[in-house]
Formats: sequence, C-alpha cells, structure tokens
Amino acid sequence: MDLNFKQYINGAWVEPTNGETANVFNPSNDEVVGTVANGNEEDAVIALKVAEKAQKVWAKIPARKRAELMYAFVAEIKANREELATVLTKEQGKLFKVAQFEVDVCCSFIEYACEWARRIEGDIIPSDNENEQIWIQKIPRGVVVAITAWNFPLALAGRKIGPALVAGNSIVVKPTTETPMSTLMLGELAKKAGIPDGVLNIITGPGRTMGTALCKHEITKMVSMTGSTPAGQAIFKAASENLAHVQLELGGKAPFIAFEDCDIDATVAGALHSRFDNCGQVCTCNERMYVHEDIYEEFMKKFMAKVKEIKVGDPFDATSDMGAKVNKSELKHMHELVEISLKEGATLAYGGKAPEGAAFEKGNWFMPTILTDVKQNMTIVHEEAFGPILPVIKFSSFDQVIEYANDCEFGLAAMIYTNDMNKIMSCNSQLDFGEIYVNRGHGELHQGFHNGYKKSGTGGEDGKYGFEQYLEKKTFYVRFKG
Ligand SMILES: NC(=O)C1=CN([C@@H]2O[C@H](COP(=O)(O)OP(=O)(O)OC[C@H]3O[C@@H](n4cnc5c(N)ncnc54)[C@H](OP(=O)(O)O)[C@@H]3O)[C@@H](O)[C@H]2O)C=CC1
Ligand SMILES: O=C(O)[C@@H](O)[C@@H]1OC[C@H](O)[C@H]1O
Repeated sequence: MDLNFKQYINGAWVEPTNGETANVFNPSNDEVVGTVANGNEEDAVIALKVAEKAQKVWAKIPARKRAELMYAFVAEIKANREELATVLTKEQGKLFKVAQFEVDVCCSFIEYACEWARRIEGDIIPSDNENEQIWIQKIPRGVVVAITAWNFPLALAGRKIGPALVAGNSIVVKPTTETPMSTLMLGELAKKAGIPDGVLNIITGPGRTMGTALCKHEITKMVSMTGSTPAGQAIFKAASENLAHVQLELGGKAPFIAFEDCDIDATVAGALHSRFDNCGQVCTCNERMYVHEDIYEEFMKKFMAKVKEIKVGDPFDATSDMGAKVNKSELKHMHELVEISLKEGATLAYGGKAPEGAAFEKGNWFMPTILTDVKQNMTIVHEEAFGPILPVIKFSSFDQVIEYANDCEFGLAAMIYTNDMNKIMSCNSQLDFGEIYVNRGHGELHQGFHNGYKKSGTGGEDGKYGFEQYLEKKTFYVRFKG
C-alpha cells in the first residue's frame, strides 16, 4: 500500500498549498513508514470552507439516513481491519493485537453514535402566556474541528467523527503528525460508503499553526480535542476568538489505591494492565500506586513477579506484551523521570532503561519500570509519565490516601480496590476525579462519560452527555390564535 498521503479535502487527495511533506517514523525501528502533508493555515481554511458548504446538504438528510451511511462507513472500516491495524502498528508502535482492537473500537464508537440518530429529541413547553408554546429544537452546530493525539489515533478519530456526523455536522479532522496515516485512510472509506464529499475532511500539519488556524476560524462552531494539557489550553484560547464550543480531553495522573481488604490477586492484575496497556500511553493509566502498609509486602511480591514476566518486543510478534514508546522525545522523558526520581530519593526496583539485545538497538524501547520508597512530594507523583513508569507509595490510613490522591493538578481517572462499601462510598464523595473505577482497572465504555476535572480537560465526551455537545439548541416562542 502506498503510504504517502496528501490532504483529504472534499472527497479527494489534494497537495498541501505549501507543497511540504513530513516523514512518519516507525517507533519500533526508526524506519520511515511513509509521508504526509506538512500543511498550514491555508489548507485549514480551504478544508473549513468545503466543510461549511457540505454541511448544509448533509444536515438536510434525515438523521436515520445519515446513520445508515455511517453504518456503511463502519462496514468499510471493518473490511479493511487488517490493513488499518498494520498501518497503526507501524506508525504508533502498539502491539498488532491492540491495533486490531483499536480498529474495532473506532467502529464501535461510530456505531454507538448511530444509535442516537432517532433520539435527537427537543422539548415542547407550556408558556406562561395564553395561546403560546415554547419549542426547544436540537440542531447541528455546523462545522466541527477534531484534533487528536497519537496514542489511539484511529479510535480517537472515530470517537469524534461518529457523533459529529450523526448529529448533522461536517468535520475537519487534524490528527497529530506523529501518527496520522490510519486516520487519513478513513477518508476514502467514507467516500466508498456514500458519505458525501466534504462532510469528512482530514488534513495534517503542525498543531501550533494549522491547529490554531482551525480553532480560531469563524466557520468553526465546535472543537473536540484530545491531547496534552498545554495544547488543550492553547486550543481553548484560540477557540475563544469566536466562542466555539470546546470539548477537551487532556492529561491525567490517575491514582491506583489498593486498600488493606482488597482481593490481592485481582488488584495485582488490575494494577498491571492499567499501567502497561499500550506501553503506558493511555490517559487513564495507573500513574501512581498507593498500597496499604498491611498488605504491602505480599502485594508487591506478587506484583513484581508479574512485572518481570512482561515481554517487551516486536509489536507484530504475538508473544510480545509491550511495544515501544511513540517517539524519541517521549523516550527521553522516560529516562529523565527515572533520573529525577532517583535524585529525589526513590529506589529503582526494576527497569529504568532500554531492554538489552540487538532487537532494541533501533526504536524507542523502554522497560516496565517500578520505583519504590517514593514520597508524595516527589516529581514522579505529580508529573504525568504517559509511559511504563510506576511509582509506588505505602499508605497507612484512609484519610491519608485520599489526601494523597487528590493532591494533583489533574482529575481524570482514579482506581480503587476494596470490598468495604463504606470505603467505596467515601471514595465516591471524596475523590476529586471525573471517572472512578471500583474493583476494576481502567477502560471507559462508550455509554459512560469520559470527563476530566481540573487540568484534565473540560466538556467531557462519550455517552449521552458527549453526544449532546454536537448539537445546538434553538428556542421558538410560538403564539397562535386560540
Ligand atoms: N484525556 C484523554 O483522553 C487523553 C489525553 N492524552 C494526553 O495527550 C498527551 C500525549 O498526546 P500528544 O499527541 O503528545 O499531545 P499533544 O498535546 O502534543 O497533541 C495533541 C494534538 O493537539 C495538536 N496541537 C498541539 N498544540 C496545538 C495548538 N497549540 N493548537 C492546536 N492544536 C495543537 C497536536 O498537533 P501536532 O502533534 O501535529 O503538532 C495533536 O494533533 C499526553 O499528555 C496525554 O495525557 C492523550 C490521549 C488521551
Ligand atoms: O484517550 C485515551 O487514552 C483513552 O480514552 C483511550 O482512547 C481510546 C480508548 O477507547 C480509550 O481507552
């Protein structure tokens, strides 16, 4: 397959106006996988204008018919599952089996949105005045801009394209230049499914320039972004120029709390996958683990044994448990965090470096890493790793661990393991996080609400409350002759 992409605008591949391209690298071996357009503000405006025109026609199609076209889109994605997953693994470095799962998740995000097509309901409210009714109508916003991160690029695209289009909007998607290819492949699949040209546009270019231009333009009525907090804050500012509606899913630093009465084997399993899934590159990952002193020795003995079994290696090898970090700067960040932690007094219990062997001489490899003797005030307890590094802290009381957990600028996800209902309900009321997992590891579902507090974002997405944000309301006061 030719992995040299242009901009996908108005149902066709077009050259970037600046003629520039950017290489996409394979995190597992540093090889160039292909090229994409290194576009700019001009491409952004061209795509927005096309989307604006196409949206007026798309919105007139009944929602159920739009959903039928989106189901046809899903069928095209499923028919290309292996090719999409292969490109995804080559550009992002994730295990092939995880890439296959991500294609399925992209589809299920869109399928979930389609279920809302016949539930776009408004209100008819009695007026205070005689012979008058108040109608509140739900209508599409217009043109949506979607800006996505590199950890689950295809799933994140489906998470935004699905609700945006079912609700009657058109969309301009700007994937990160790190992992844009699997997203770009969606363009032609949408066209094959019968989605009209211009409804789905996919363009690539630097977030600081192209992304900013997309967010600040008057045509843009909503921005849905997934990524880091600094980028989200910049987007929030840019979108404020025209007061576009903003949905931001940003960074996290999820606490994982093992209380003294937890099921230790189940908790070990939850802690393991919640840290090392996707090489620790998930916004809801177990970023800091708190273990009660009464179970610490037994828990850590079992946990470390499992960590040491994790096989880092070729993502296309079915026996591998973890792939590489996505790029060199993320890899550098791993080494820096370990160095800072040791300087601050932590102990390196395992990992902290690249695996040894010829297979790891190229690529961005880093071992599963466990830090012990960690104190709450250390950098690693507060700075998001977004990689396979886990600091472990012993705690002695409920109040102490709640204080530690909430001592964080982020508020996305938290995980707790206990069978004590009083503890569960106290965590529900006292933990300051938008998404709390009880007796299970991370992993949100489409019908929930993926919602970050504090610096983890604003707006939230998924579920009823996520879908609703792709709709605008229009209120009608209707007076008639009685
Ligand atoms: N809450 C959640 O659900 C998730 C949060 N994240 C967070 O994202 C981070 C890692 O992902 P990463 O891709 O590096 O995040 P970045 O914030 O670097 O980039 C995310 C997207 O935003 C774009 N962007 C960057 N700066 C701007 C700007 N000023 N204006 C407009 N767009 C901009 C990027 O474009 P480009 O890269 O092309 O410059 C990219 O498409 C981690 O902090 C992680 O916690 C990741 C996944 C999920
Ligand atoms: O964005 C993330 O890291 C998570 O929300 C992740 O993205 C798509 C998957 O469905 C989620 O687990």
